[in-house]
Amino acid sequence: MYVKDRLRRSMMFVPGNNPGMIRDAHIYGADSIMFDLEDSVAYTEKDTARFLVYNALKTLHFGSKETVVRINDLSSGLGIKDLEAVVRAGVQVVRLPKTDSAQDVIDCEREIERIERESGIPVGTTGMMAAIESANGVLHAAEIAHASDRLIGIALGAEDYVTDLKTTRSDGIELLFARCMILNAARSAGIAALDTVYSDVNNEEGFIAEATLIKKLGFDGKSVINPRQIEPLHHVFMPSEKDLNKARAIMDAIAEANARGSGVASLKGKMIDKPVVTRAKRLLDLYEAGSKIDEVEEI
Ligand SMILES: CC(C)(COP(=O)(O)OP(=O)(O)OC[C@H]1O[C@@H](n2cnc3c(N)ncnc32)[C@H](O)[C@@H]1OP(=O)(O)O)[C@@H](O)C(=O)NCCC(=O)NCCSC(=O)C[C@@](O)(CC(=O)O)C(=O)O
Ligand SMILES: [Mg+2]
Repeated sequence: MYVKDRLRRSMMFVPGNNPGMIRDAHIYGADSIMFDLEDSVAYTEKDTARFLVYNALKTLHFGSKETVVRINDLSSGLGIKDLEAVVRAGVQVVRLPKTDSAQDVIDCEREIERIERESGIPVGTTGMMAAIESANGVLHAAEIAHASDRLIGIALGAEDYVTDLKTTRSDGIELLFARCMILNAARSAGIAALDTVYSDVNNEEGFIAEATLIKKLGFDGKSVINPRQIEPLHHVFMPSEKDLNKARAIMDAIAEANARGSGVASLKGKMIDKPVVTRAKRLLDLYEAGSKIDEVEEI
């Protein structure tokens, strides 16, 4: 069963036709493991990958990790076979690639529901996420985000997106519009906003700069393609001691004000009202959730 709202700082792509990577994927500490049946798998390897991922889901134990499978799109002729395998194997979340419209999500959900019924799995067990990877998809981001109750989030697929825009990836300016559209669409639907991969795994500085930018924009997390990207990403998402202390002081100040019958407090001359408290609480909640998971990883 999927969880709608959980920590998804890092979602690691794992090529579905690589048994070694599949076997070890859960040990690196990513919040979600995203087995790939789509673009990291050559056409001749598609059946092998589906078979391996099916067996991995059935037989391996992933602990607290979320399991996600990126299927091939339904129009490819492979997507339905992928769904048949991974829904029956009990994947938590299906990632639909190259989502251009709400109809793509609705079509995928219909197939998931059929498979759940046919295999005796309670309807609604399988979650979905939609990756937006084209100009058309970005323009339909809000409809996509609202297309199904099963959606846990929407994500950007930047490599395909910049190709569609007839540009290349540079300092991130080329992705700003798509990121803002996706973020706003996700928030309007109350679901997660998830950023794309950073392809140069040896450029840690560039990766951290991108992770810092997407966190500032408001994203919940990011796809990664290599275990070396997980720790720096979690570090970016970890609030500083200063931010934590400030959030705690805000919570104390508002509790004191509430006790006096006031909804507004003052902290070092700054007004503390509802939105400030909501942000402070979110920061503390995310810190707690992240610390719990990372602590378990370290044991
Ligand atoms: C990048 C590289 C070749 C580097 O190789 P390297 O050899 O330099 O790796 P090393 O660091 O030396 O590996 C050290 C140890 O980690 C193990 N290890 C490495 N990676 C692992 C991993 N992912 N999972 C588990 N294990 C892993 C490895 O097996 C080794 O284990 P061991 O031998 O035991 O020591 C490799 O990582 C890799 O193949 N990554 C996955 C690529 C992938 O999935 N692409 C598709 C998704 S993107 C896309 O489709 C675009 C998109 O759609 C995206 C969107 O939608 O956002 C869009 O449009 O933008
Ligand atoms: Mg792609």
